[in-house]
Amino acid sequence: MNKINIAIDGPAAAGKSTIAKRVASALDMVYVDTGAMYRAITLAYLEADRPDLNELLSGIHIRLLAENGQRVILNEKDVTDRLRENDVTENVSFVASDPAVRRFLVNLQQQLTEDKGVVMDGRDIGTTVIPDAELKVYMIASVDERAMRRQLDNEARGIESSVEQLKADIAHRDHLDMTRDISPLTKAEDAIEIDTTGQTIEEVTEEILKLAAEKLA
Ligand SMILES: Nc1ncnc2c1ncn2[C@@H]1O[C@H](COP(=O)(O)OP(=O)(O)O)[C@@H](O)[C@H]1O
Ligand SMILES: Nc1ccn([C@@H]2O[C@H](COP(=O)(O)OP(=O)(O)O)[C@@H](O)[C@H]2O)c(=O)n1
Repeated sequence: MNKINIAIDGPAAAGKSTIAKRVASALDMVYVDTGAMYRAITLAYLEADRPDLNELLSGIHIRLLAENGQRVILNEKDVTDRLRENDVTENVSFVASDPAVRRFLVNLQQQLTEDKGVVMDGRDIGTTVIPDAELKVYMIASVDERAMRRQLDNEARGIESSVEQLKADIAHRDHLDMTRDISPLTKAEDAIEIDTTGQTIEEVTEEILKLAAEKLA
């Protein structure tokens, strides 16, 4: 098989985007971070002072650029860095639980995967967006390690946080994502679970590249 799709799902800060980006680059595939798309709609929602989500969607145009991983263009403005700030993170699970928002983005995401050659990460990629993906990974890590990693991310980005607060926020967001009505975060039956706790980025990347090589053979 010369072209495959790879779906990577899992809870917050498990390492999905970091690994997906590296795998895509090593295999010359397209990397798509779907969390950033839900964050973009959340930013538009906050900037418009929490309007009706259905109405908001009719005025939203999202474009992804494959530059430095992925840049997100929301209505012709590059909002990539803004999407990681606390107000967006605090509201994204609410916005992502809305049926119209999910329909809108799943449709966009499925268009991106039609020609294969995509590494896509999120919460419902293996279960809903690409149920026929050739390789599905469900990535996890302990909540302590995830909070510590996110704290380092935030420090590098100049975003204020504390490890204790992050631990509580991450656990709360996971709970919302796992218990929502429409395509909740769950491991697809045919997904391979990888626990990245205590592993290096290189080790996890290698493991997935090996699994991909088997599918590409
Ligand atoms: N083994 C590992 N796998 C993936 N990421 C790791 C690993 N060890 C440390 N990290 C760090 O953890 C963070 C994971 O964040 P990210 O990739 O955004 O996760 P997610 O996309 O699951 O929210 C990054 O800062 C990354 O450098
Ligand atoms: N496929 C996806 C991706 C993200 N999301 C939502 O978007 C939020 C942000 O995703 P993200 O991947 O950017 O989050 P982090 O793990 O990077 O903090 C998640 O907490 C989910 O609520 C989703 O519902 N479905």
